[in-house]
Amino acid sequence: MRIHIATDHAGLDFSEHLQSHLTAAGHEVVDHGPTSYDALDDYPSFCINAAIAVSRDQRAGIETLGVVFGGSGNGEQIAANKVAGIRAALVWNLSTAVLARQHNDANVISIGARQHTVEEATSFIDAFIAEPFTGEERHARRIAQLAEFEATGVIAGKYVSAQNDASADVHADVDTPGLRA
Ligand SMILES: O=C[C@H](O)[C@H](O)[C@H](O)COP(=O)(O)O
Repeated sequence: MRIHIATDHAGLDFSEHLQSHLTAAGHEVVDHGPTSYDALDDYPSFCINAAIAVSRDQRAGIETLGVVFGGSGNGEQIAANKVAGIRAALVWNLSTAVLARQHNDANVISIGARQHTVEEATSFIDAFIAEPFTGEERHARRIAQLAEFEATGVIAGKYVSAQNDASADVHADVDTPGLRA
């Protein structure tokens, strides 16, 4: 599998370990940076580039996943989720790693490198990569709703506040119905 990875200064040591680990396991690793330590670097562009590559590869039918990590994993998850088609999950134990794939078909895992030992974080990523999406209808339905909202700003048959309509004034009355048939 092709694995796109990205981090910031907080995860650079773990990145070197992870790249060796995943390559030894037979994966094709694509590193989106950073390439050297800079305590003042910024995670958004690295993680967004990894997420764009995952989204592009998936659209091309290439088997791929993304791994982003920093001090907490929070900002890295937020950055990855800005990219269309990306479902990035913040994982903090084996259960959330497995559920991110089973229920959410997450295509990016985010990890807080400062929150875990190297062995723990590596085991979460291995579990995430190994786990398939169940494909169960209820999970597929919910994922489709997220994709629909991402593409259109609405979810057919569901109430979505007009505040979330990209064409609406952000100060619109929250009671304004956003339901569309
Ligand atoms: O959510 C963001 C990540 O955890 C960053 O890795 C973290 O904020 C970096 O913190 P600092 O700049 O204090 O090393």
